[in-house]
Parts: sequence; structure tokens; C-alpha cells
Amino acid sequence: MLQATRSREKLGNPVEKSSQSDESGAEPQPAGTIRGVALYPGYLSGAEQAALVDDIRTVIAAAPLVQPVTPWGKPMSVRMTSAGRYGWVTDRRGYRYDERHPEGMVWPPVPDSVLAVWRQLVGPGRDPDCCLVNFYAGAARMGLHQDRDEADFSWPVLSISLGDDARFRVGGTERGGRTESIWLRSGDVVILGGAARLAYHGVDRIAPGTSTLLPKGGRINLTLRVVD
Ligand SMILES: O=C(O)CCC(=O)C(=O)O
Ligand SMILES: [Fe+2]
Repeated sequence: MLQATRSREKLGNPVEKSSQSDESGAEPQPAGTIRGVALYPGYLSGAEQAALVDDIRTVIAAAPLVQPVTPWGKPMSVRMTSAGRYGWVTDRRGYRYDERHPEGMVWPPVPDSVLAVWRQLVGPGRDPDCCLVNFYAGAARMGLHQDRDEADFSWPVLSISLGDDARFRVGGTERGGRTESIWLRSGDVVILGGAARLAYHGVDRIAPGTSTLLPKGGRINLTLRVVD
């Protein structure tokens, strides 16, 4: 059972404090926000992180990581795969959700360990259709973007960080506005919902050697979304 067992101080991070609630039955409240994006630092214990990594290895064995290209033909630095009814893919034909991996197989199911995090923080009413698995090695990064390939923006996007620290940048809902950044660490969870559902966000860089969770280093990010 996943619990909000640890709450790590993140010195130097511009976290706006939000009110805490102990009401039983309610979803756990975030420790703070950045530009309206909810932050759950240290949400997952070390054992929970290790279990998630094991389950993601199973996903990757069934649906190998691929290095996608943007619609403009530029290779992305992040390698990706997905689990669930849909996977998020990009190639010369564009950004989209697809029921099949680029190699033709259907995507493996979203692991229960991953669904548990969604059910605790978003609620039990509807599970996500897609768990995008991003793997960042070395100099991999992700430019500022909005997550907007989904049909219904009233569902939040939930993101889980595993492995090396990442500098996560968040702006507003318009391109080119003011941005702020924060270091996301292994076991942190972030939710883009409500007014921040369409906030621009990206990963500036990874800090190598900051986590021992992945034996060869790097960072895994899991992004859970309701697609249609
Ligand atoms: O790696 C991250 O923390 C963010 C990933 C992301 O924004 C995405 O996959 O859309
Ligand atoms: Fe995103």
C-alpha cells in the first residue's frame, strides 16, 4: 500500500505552501505548488520506487523503448514506450495516441503499482488510458510543451519521477511567458490539473549520479493520462 510516508525538504525550491487536510477518505493534499502544478515531494518510499522500476522493466521487455522523431524529423533525446490502451507516439505523421507500438504490438497493461498511485491521488473513478514511459540518459531533455493530445482536459496528468534528479520547468498556459523551475527527485509525484492542466512544462536537464535507484543511472518518468 502506497502512503505519503516521507516529505522531503527541498531547500532552494520555490514551493508555494498550500493548506494541508487530514480528512479521511479524501485524496492526499500536495505539499505545495509551482505555477499551480501540484507537488508531492517524496511521495513514494524507496521500496515503492523499486517495485515500480521492476514493473516498468516488464513493460519495456514487452514494448521496447524507442527513440522517436518529431513531426519535423528531429530525433528526440528521450527514449519512450507506453503501457495501457493507448501509447503516445510521434513520428513524421505527427504527435498522437496509437493503440500499437511502432513495431506493431499492442501495449502491455499499466502495472497495478502505477495505477495505485493514480487511484490514491486522482481518485478511484476512472483509471488512466496511457502510461507513457520516458527514459532520460546523459544529456536527454524535453523542451517546453503542453500536454494537449487528450480529448478531455478536465482529467489531470500525473507524473512520477524515478532515478536521477531532473530540473523541471513550468510556465503558464501561453507560450513564451514567465517560467519557474524546481528539482524533481526520485519518488516525487507531480500533477498538472485544473488551471495548470495546460501549463507549459519541460525538463531542462538531468543530474547524473544523483540516485542509485537505476543501476546504470538515468531517469524514468511515468506520465499517466486519460486519453479519450
Ligand atoms: O519527464 C518529465 O518530468 C516530464 C515528461 C513530460 O512532460 C511528458 O512526457 O509529456
Ligand atoms: Fe508533458
